[in-house]
Amino acid sequence: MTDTTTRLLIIGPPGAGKGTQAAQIAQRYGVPAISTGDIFRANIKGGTPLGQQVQAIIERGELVPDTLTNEIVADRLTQPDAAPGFLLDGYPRNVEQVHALDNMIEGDSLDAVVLLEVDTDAVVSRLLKRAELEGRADDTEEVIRHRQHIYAEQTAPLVELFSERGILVAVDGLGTVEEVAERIATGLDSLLTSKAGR
Ligand SMILES: Nc1ncnc2c1ncn2[C@@H]1O[C@H](COP(=O)(O)OP(=O)(O)O)[C@@H](O)[C@H]1O
Ligand SMILES: [Mg+2]
Repeated sequence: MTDTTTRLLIIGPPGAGKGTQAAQIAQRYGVPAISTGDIFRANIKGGTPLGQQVQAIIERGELVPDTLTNEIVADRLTQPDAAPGFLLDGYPRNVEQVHALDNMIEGDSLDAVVLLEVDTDAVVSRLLKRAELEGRADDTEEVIRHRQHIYAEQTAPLVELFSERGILVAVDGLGTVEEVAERIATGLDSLLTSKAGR
């Protein structure tokens, strides 16, 4: 039987607009958008044991330990709404997490990866604006710079790995939400169609 699931990931530096685009992609492909950052923030807000465990780490802009993050994702992916597939946002974020995801899933763990490319200086001002609107504790300039540093060191290397797997769709993240969404849809459709033909 052919695999009819759609497993997607959106990746890119902090402030690239992943969350905004994730919602649109998820709707288009009929899969849930799963954001580890959103899961952690909801737990912090709700004062759960997990929230208490990760709050200080997130406020410093550090990564939550892999074992904990992997467990959260593995659990989330067994929920019934993820049966047709998923769009991950914020996970995997390093090589260790890629291996963990590969082990969670039978067959190809990801069908396509959208890389949202933006200029990091441009996104700092975006994030500072968001901080005024949403008041995220990790959106101070110092923490933003630290998160970008971690992205460059730990997450950016994944791009080559996904490119080697032939599943990377690189998209210019500059423009209106609609313009970027259109580019993503075009790129994803063509990759997924060419894969389906194989
Ligand atoms: N996969 C992950 N591994 C470890 N920590 C994570 C992961 N996803 C989110 N976090 C924690 O949550 C914070 C916010 O994540 P996220 O909302 O994805 O940020 P952004 O979208 O701004 O890049 C991260 O800085 C990190 O502390
Ligand atoms: Mg986000």
